[in-house]
Amino acid sequence: MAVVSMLNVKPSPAEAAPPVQISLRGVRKYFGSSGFVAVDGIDLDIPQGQFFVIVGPSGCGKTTLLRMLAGLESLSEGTMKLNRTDPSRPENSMVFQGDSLFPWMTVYDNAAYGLRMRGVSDKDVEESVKLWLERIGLYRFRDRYPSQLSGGMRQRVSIVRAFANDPEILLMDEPFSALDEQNKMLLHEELLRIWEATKKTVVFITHSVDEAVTLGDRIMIMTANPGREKAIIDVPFARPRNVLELRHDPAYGDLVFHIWEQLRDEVQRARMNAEGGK
Ligand SMILES: Nc1ncnc2c1ncn2[C@@H]1O[C@H](COP(=O)(O)OP(=O)(O)OP(=O)(O)O)[C@@H](O)[C@H]1O
Repeated sequence: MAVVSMLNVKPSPAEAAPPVQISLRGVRKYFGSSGFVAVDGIDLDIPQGQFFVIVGPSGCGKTTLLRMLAGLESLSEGTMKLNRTDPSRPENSMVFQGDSLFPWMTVYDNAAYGLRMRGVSDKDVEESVKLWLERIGLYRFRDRYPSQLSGGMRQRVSIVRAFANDPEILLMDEPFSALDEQNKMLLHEELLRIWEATKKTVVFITHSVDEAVTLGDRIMIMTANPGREKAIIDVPFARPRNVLELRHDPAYGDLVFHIWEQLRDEVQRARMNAEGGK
């Protein structure tokens, strides 16, 4: 399929049915007394159940945007609406880059943490944590401590913790960036598999165009600072996805190339900003 026709794929009205879960209008973020603009006027609707990926150069405001979605950072301007479908569930859970597990807790206790914090009964905690640890192949490691696990296993526990908490929205900030290529690929497969089982709304940040195309339904490319929307791209590949087969598809390479072409200018601009000062 030619890249141009591929990128112009429009969802049919039936496919466009899911309600909007996250709606941003004119979202801006300034920092400090100088009013440094980190995020500049983002308008965005993310439907319920969509795997939405944000790619952009270093310092373009990706994490700031995610932190605003998580309620960890206020908006300087604009509006953000998160449409809840089930107020009994947590609004969001975050998975961060690198280690975010409690080192003094076992795998099981780390995975159970969110559920226990919101007062879920021991029986339901046990049921959920067991299910999720089994799904990701870590149940037999439930009594180990993070220091007794590899980096890839620790990230899998972080993912289990987020899914077990059953949030409406999953916010993921470069969760695999510290991992080697082989582990990354396995984690992509595992994340796709467990995401398919829940179809949660995900906002996922990455520097990697490959990762964005492998995982995402829709990708927002951001400009170098100040962070604005440069393009939004629909990823046309069917689900469930097989990571290896997908990467063999020539259309995959075409799409990666198309996105990288747009991103390259921004990465260069970010580099010039960093080298020359702003
Ligand atoms: N609390 C803060 N105070 C001042 N400036 C900040 C603060 N948080 C972020 N910034 C600045 O805002 C800009 C965007 O930062 P942010 O971390 O959101 O970028 P990013 O795209 O996630 O970067 P990276 O990809 O390198 O993680 C950067 O220039 C950063 O230095």
